[in-house]
Amino acid sequence: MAYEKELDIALLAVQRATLLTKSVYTSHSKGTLSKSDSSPVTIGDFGAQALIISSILHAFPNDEVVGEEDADDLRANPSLKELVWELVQAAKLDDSAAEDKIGGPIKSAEDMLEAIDAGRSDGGRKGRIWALDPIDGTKGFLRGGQYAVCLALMVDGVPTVGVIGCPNLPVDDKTLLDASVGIDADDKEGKGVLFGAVKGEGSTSRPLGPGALLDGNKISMKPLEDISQATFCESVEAGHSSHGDNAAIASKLGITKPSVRMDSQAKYGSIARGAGDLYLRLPVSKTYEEKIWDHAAGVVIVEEAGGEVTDAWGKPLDFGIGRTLKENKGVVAAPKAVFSQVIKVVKEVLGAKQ
Ligand SMILES: Nc1ncnc2c1ncn2[C@@H]1O[C@H](COP(=O)(O)O)[C@@H](OP(=O)(O)O)[C@H]1O
Ligand SMILES: [Mg+2]
Repeated sequence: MAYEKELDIALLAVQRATLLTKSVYTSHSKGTLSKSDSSPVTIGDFGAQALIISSILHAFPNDEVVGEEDADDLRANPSLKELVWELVQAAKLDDSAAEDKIGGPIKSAEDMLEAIDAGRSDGGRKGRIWALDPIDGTKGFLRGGQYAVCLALMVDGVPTVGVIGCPNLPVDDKTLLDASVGIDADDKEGKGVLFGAVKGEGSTSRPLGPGALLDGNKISMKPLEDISQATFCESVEAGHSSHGDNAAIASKLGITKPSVRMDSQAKYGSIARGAGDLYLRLPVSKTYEEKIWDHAAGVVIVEEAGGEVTDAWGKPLDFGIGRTLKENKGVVAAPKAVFSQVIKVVKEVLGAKQ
């Protein structure tokens, strides 16, 4: 299989980092730093970024990484650095052979800072570049809802390997989405899933617990005979995706089921396994540029499960121009068979606002 080693390393790295984020949630009052409200950051973001980048660079020392965070805050604040360092040292996989595959523990606090800062790549069209969101859906993480640890390898600007760890999604691929999935993460029974995909090789899911390298279950989008029966997902945050436009699109498609709101790329994973059908992310701000780490992994997983993903105007997402998708506005993901039907209506709704 192509990119087998990349997928294995990404699965283990994301698994280990997701365990760290769970420990932050339960034992550190969620670890929030008082940064801006629109883009909160937690100690879990730094710890997860350090672990994942050190895993990637251990296995593939010549690759680049575009990571959401940098270590400036930790360098400026020694007690914060110490807190993250304790977390990072405590995060271990049960399986020592698996731990060795991703380079074992990080050796020192300075190495941890360097790993975090190795995520400063500007991205680009050439070569192997990983896109990393250590905690995607930070607001979901803080409210006890959905969040995800997301990692993708882009080859010459094309997302090629994608892995998403979703500690609060049901393990079972057959559990259909309902409105509670975005908010009810208190009951951790039967939750935690790790999605993976390689371009041309299909998408899989497996429990987030031990055994990340098991083959996984093949997942695919649900065949939708009648678009009016679709379940569509959108952000919880109305500032990230226009709930009004999304509702207008759903109504024009004849959809009567209420949307399922959840944070993070758990939306991509959920539609890829057929738990829901569509993901609508209609832009709110005219100037906001979507970040590559918020989409790269989800795009491979949905495409390989039989879906199509473009921006809201039907333009292919261009991951090769830097850290953002600056040539695109919004995101629409749907099963291939109904994609043109959906995008036509999205364009009508957007066009009416011009
Ligand atoms: N105005 C905006 N429009 C669209 N996305 C935004 C936004 N402001 C922040 N975001 C991004 O939305 C992501 C969460 O997406 P969702 O709403 O699907 O959960 C955030 O990721 P982080 O939580 O990693 O910061 C952030 O990068
Ligand atoms: Mg994000």
